[in-house]
Order: sequence, then C-alpha cells, then structure tokens
Amino acid sequence: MSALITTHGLTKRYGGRTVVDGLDLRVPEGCVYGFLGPNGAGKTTTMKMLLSLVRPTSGEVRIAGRRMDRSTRRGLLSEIGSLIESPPGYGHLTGAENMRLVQRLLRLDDGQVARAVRTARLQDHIDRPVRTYSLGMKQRLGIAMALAGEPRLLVLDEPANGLDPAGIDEMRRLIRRLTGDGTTVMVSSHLLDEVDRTADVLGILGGGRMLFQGTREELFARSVPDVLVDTFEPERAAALAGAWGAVLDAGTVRVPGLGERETARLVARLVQEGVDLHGVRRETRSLEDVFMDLTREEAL
Ligand SMILES: Nc1ncnc2c1ncn2[C@@H]1O[C@H](COP(=O)(O)OP(=O)(O)OP(=O)(O)O)[C@@H](O)[C@H]1O
Repeated sequence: MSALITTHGLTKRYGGRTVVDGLDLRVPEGCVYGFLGPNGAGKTTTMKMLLSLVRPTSGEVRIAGRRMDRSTRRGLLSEIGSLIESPPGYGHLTGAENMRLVQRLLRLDDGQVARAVRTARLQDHIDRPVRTYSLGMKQRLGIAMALAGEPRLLVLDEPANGLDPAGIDEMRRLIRRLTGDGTTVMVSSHLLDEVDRTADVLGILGGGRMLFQGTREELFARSVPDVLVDTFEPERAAALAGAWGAVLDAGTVRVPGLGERETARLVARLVQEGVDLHGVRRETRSLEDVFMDLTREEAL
C-alpha cells in the first residue's frame, strides 16, 4: 500500500521542551490509522503540524508524496478534512445552516452536502439548533463538515472523547463506513480500546516519540508473555531462576521476556535441581496490557 502521509524527523520544540521528537510517520492510503498515546504524548501537536496549523521546528511532512511547504500547502490541504479539539459549528444555527456555510465556503453542490449528512447519520437532527445536540451529534456534525468536500484524508483528533459507549461504537462504525468509500482516516485516542477494533495500523506515541508503528499483530508479536512456573517450592525455584530474571509473585515464579529456548533451559535446570514442578504456562496478555507496558516504560 502506498503511503498517503509520511513524515521524516518531524520535531516540535516549545522553548527548551521537545514535545514531538523526530517522528517518522507512515500512514498507508485507504487505511484507518490509530494514533495512540497517553495525554500529553504529542498527538494533537503532530496532527496540527500535518495540517499546517503548527509550524514544525524541523523535519518534513509529505502528503501523497508531495512535500508540504508554502507553495504546496493550499493544494494539499484541500485534500484533507479535519476535526481538531472541540467540535466546530455555531450553536445558534441548525445543523443544516452550519452545513450550508461549509457548502458556500468550499463551493459544494447539494448532493455532496446531503451525502456527508447521511454518512454521519445526522439527517434526522439536521433542522435542530446545534446547541440542542448531544456531544456525539456535535462530533458527528464536525465530521460531516470535514467530509463534505470529499477529502482523500480525514484527520480526527480524539473524536470519541467524552462519548458514552454507544456513542463510541457509533463513531467506530462511522469511521469504518468512511474507509469503505476509500477515504484514509487518521484518528487519535488516548484509549487503545477505542480504536483497536477500527484501526488497520497503529502508531503509538509516548513522550513525543514513536514507540511503535505497525499492525495489531505486529504489536502483539513484540511482546513475549511472562512465563509462570507453578511449584511446591517457589522460593527455591525463584532463587534458581534468578539468573533468568525471575521474581516471586503470589506464590508463583514469574519470568518476564523469556523466549522458547530459554524457557526450555530454565525448565531443564529446575528439573535437574529436583524442584517439584506442577505447571509451566504463559500468561495471556491483552493488547491493552501490551500498550500499557509500552507507554508506562516511556513514562518512567
Ligand atoms: N502552544 C504550546 N506551547 C507550549 N507547550 C505546548 C503547546 N501546545 C502543546 N504543548 C505541550 O506539548 C505537549 C504535547 O501536547 P499535545 O496536546 O500535543 O498532546 P496530546 O498527546 O494531544 O495530549 P492530549 O490527549 O492531552 O490532548 C504537552 O506537554 C503540552 O503541554
């Protein structure tokens, strides 16, 4: 898949503080890219740099292979729809009136506006003032506004923030519908679960740096689950397994980061020493655990 967004060494410093640090992003065309990281990791700043709302301190942004600079910015931005921070839209106007403003600004036809409203499932609420909308409806109006110009790329910053589980689910389905039409969507969140079932590719940011970029399967493969050894002699077993980094955990010997060969060696050693083993297993880990480990390491 060719990349729709690439960045090379993208960096932002505020005063002496580096908040985005040498980012090499690669967002394949036609995918949902889940941009993850704890609060303050630098997601919004990165997205603002992609949209030319914040000027990078160094590094470059390329959209569809073209470098973003003063001469290309206008053309490239016309292919991007975005929803950054709070949802747009005037509260005293109806959804339809807000959409008409976008229509005039971007010189769109009625069909384009109607399609965007339908995709965002707002047709039943479109004649109500936006101030009477729920947060989920406001977010969906923001997406309809961003979508109306039929951009190739949508950049959504925390669109599920503050939504209830039903709203989050609706947002996931909306994002999926968009990629069905060929739109590439980059969506940020501080919660893995929000994007896990939607994203084809994950980028995990921590402290301004890319901690991981790839598919869910690749993320899983990076993490070796802990080996747990059940024995009637946990203290002795833990001491013998100390060389492998074992710790005693509620009567079980826990050995992190152990590959298959090393696990075989450890078991052989324990048996050789006459330790009574009655179980050796690997701890099942959720993607959430893997994500938390990655971002926790960064926070330390
Ligand atoms: N204009 C600014 N001046 C100084 N520091 C800033 C500015 N904008 C952002 N920062 C700092 O940059 C860091 C990254 O912020 P950013 O909003 O990009 O993170 P984020 O990952 O989007 O977090 P959140 O999920 O909380 O929005 C934070 O420490 C923030 O305080």
